[in-house]
Amino acid sequence: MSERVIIPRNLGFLFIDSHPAGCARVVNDLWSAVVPRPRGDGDDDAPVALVIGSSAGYGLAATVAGLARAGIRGVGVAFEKAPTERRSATAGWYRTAATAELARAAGQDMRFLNGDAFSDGMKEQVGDLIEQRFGRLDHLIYSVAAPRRIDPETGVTYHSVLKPIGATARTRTLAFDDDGKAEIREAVTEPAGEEEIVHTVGVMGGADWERWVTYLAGRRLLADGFSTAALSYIGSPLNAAMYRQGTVGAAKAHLEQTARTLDARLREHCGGRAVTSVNGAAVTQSSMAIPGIALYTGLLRRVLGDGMVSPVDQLSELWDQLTGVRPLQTDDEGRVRLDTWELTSAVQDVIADRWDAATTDTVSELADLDWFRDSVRQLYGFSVPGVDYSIAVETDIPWPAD
Ligand SMILES: NC(=O)c1ccc[n+]([C@@H]2O[C@H](COP(=O)([O-])OP(=O)(O)OC[C@H]3O[C@@H](n4cnc5c(N)ncnc54)[C@H](O)[C@@H]3O)[C@@H](O)[C@H]2O)c1
Repeated sequence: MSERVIIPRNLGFLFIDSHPAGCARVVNDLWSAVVPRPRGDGDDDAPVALVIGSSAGYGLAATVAGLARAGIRGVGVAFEKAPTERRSATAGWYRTAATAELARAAGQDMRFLNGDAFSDGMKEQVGDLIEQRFGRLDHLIYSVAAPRRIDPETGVTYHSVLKPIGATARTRTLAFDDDGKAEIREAVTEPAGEEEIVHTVGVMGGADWERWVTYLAGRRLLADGFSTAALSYIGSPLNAAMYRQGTVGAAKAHLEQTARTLDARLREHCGGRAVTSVNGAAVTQSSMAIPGIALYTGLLRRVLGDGMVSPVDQLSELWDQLTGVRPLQTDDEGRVRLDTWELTSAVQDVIADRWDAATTDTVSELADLDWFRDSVRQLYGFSVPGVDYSIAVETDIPWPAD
């Protein structure tokens, strides 16, 4: 037992500890926000899904929306740290425990594995679990965001970088001083070298997704009509230099190319499909590392308010398309577009004006900083409405077992 009051301590957007009760509440709230699909008589055979990156951001939204709306069972994979004597577990650990609890209460057989999805060992473990417990796989959602990947084939470690390609990028960024006051700064990022581009594609491109699908197909675990989606982002001209035109954009282009290759193979193999799902900007642990995204999302929220489509709502739509409630709708490049609400010219024109106009003095009017601050803190389970932070809580919560 290890009960204590948890005080939020942070370095910029990174928090040292996370709050178990706050993280659990976040997951409960996500689940409640999903509109369940009415189930008919023929729904006994629940779809079997694998979500890779299931503990945070879009992968968590995929897992919760999958459970609460599409009625999935299956496996979630994430890479999280256990609690220690001195530190809480990572937030994704607690969110996974809460997700497992909700799935259990709803009578859905959802297993969670903690470890490196890039390794062949994890692929074997998941393959065994699917084979023994579920017999087949209907859907795979790939939502990993990671700083490095060891290629199991070659042993090479790839490190991803967030850099522009071809020219130095200057971007406006949002930071908070020690008193929590917002400041607008400028970040200057030198362009990536060739090797850095190759490395970033090695981590965030489609190689591992393809390896998963190839491995599971090789074990004959893919059901007829199997479908898979990997998450992607296009974004706005305002963040293009650091994102879509940068190293991560090169990785996303590779991911989208991989989708086209996999799609052709799966159609042949099992009448299946592979797509990328392009989603809107969201405050997540990974997106906060991208220079300029904090300011961009704060402006987006002020302009759209509740019109900003939440990750669970986007993923509910994706599940509807993957499970055939609605036909799979792709753009000319084979991508499911769940980001259209972000990219209308009406929204982008206002954000562009505000982006240029924002100064340290005006940013709190132009951007929704309260929402932004709360969203960042909620990634770690803090500032969640309804949670009493003065109460000591158990931090030593086990990873969900069978
Ligand atoms: N955040 C956004 O604004 C946004 C928008 C559109 C698309 N996306 C895409 O969504 C995907 C997920 O990003 P996110 O922002 O939700 O990230 P996130 O940081 O919130 O979540 C990353 C997930 O990956 C898992 N993970 C990391 N390394 C792993 C490993 N080696 N093995 C197993 N699991 C691992 C983590 O445990 C976590 O569950 C990415 O492809 C990203 O480009 C994000």
